[in-house]
Amino acid sequence: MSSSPLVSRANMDILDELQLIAAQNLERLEVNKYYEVIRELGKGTYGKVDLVIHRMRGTKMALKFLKKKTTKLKSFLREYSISLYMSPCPFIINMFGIAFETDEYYVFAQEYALAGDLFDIIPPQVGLPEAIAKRCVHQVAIALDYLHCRKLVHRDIKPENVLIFDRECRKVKLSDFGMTRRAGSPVKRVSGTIPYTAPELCDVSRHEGFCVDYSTDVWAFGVLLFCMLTGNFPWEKAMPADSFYQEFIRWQRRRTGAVPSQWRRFTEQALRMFRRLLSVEQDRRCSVKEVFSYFSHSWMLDAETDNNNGSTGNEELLVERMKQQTLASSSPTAAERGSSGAAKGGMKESGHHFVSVSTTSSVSSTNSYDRIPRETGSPGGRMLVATPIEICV
Ligand SMILES: Nc1ncnc2c1ncn2[C@@H]1O[C@H](COP(=O)(O)OP(=O)(O)OP(=O)(O)O)[C@@H](O)[C@H]1O
Repeated sequence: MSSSPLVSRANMDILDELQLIAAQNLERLEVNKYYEVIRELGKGTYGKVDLVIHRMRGTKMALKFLKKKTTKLKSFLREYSISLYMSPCPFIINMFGIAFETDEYYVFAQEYALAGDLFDIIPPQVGLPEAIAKRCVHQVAIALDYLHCRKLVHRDIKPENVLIFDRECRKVKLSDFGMTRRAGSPVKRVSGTIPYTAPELCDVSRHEGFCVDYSTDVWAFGVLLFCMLTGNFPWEKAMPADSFYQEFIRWQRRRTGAVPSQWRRFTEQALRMFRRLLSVEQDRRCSVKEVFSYFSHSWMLDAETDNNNGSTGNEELLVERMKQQTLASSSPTAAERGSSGAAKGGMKESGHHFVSVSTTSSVSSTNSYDRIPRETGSPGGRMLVATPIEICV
């Protein structure tokens, strides 16, 4: 991919333009007048997502409500504009081009993902069948590559942000662009650490600045793959104090030939893929599109030899065709990623946005992958619970 400044200028202009237009057209509406609220789909410190029916059109939609108390208009406009800008990708949640405000909330409308999110279908301590996981991973990888090709970094890759339309993952879409920033943008670390957080971010102390980089998405994507295939987190935090992580980096850095116990279920090819995605050294981490070259191999040692188990060749072909149609010719190489990540040319942004780091994930003492009921919080143990955190950007 060309790293010409003209490309990033073009991206910058259209996103800025979208935000300005959205700001100019932001109407004040009464939700009940135009929408019938069916039920709540998700909730957090950010606000909530409701399933609604458009009264005039009869269309089902998901309305995302962001509390004005904790969300600046600028943050809302950025999330809305980026979501809109990314929505042509078939593996990114679609938008209706509707944004408005009420007394209490900023609101925008998305297509409704009728089977919820990926977290709901990962069986704890078991994981998804390889064929289903691969099908899902394939679509998420295309979405992430689409984003990276447009010089944006998602920064919140996790199963809760992968929306699904059926439980076999024939159609999945990446969502939640609340944390998304341009690669190279200076940001400050104020958030907590979750299992998906890359080690270089775990090292950054609170309020310390760093540059947004594609490689942190690649790391989170690697952790997501592990979670999907095993139903466990690989570690609680990618920090040396975490024994699961410690064991992993000793193997990763070839200090030991012994594959850590929870990684022994993977084939050699899958381990090679994880080594590339989860390279501890940020500049040695591969680009997300490198996973495409691993799909023809088996990933699980005990899996059926037939990789298409649970899917059909036609579906794989369809994904392939969509990939060809939607992707730019290439995504950044490791070197390009390194240089753009280091570039200080990104727009300096101000403002803040409240998010919950992990509203629903938990890690038990065996790293098992459980869901805490959204409303009730954590009963204890090594649980990750909703943490309202001010992210300075
Ligand atoms: N379009 C949609 N269709 C169906 N469910 C949705 C949709 N959008 C969101 N949800 C549900 O609501 C949850 C929260 O949505 P979203 O991730 O956009 O909010 P958020 O505040 O940014 O969350 P977080 O802080 O955890 O990243 C999702 O995990 C999903 O379960």
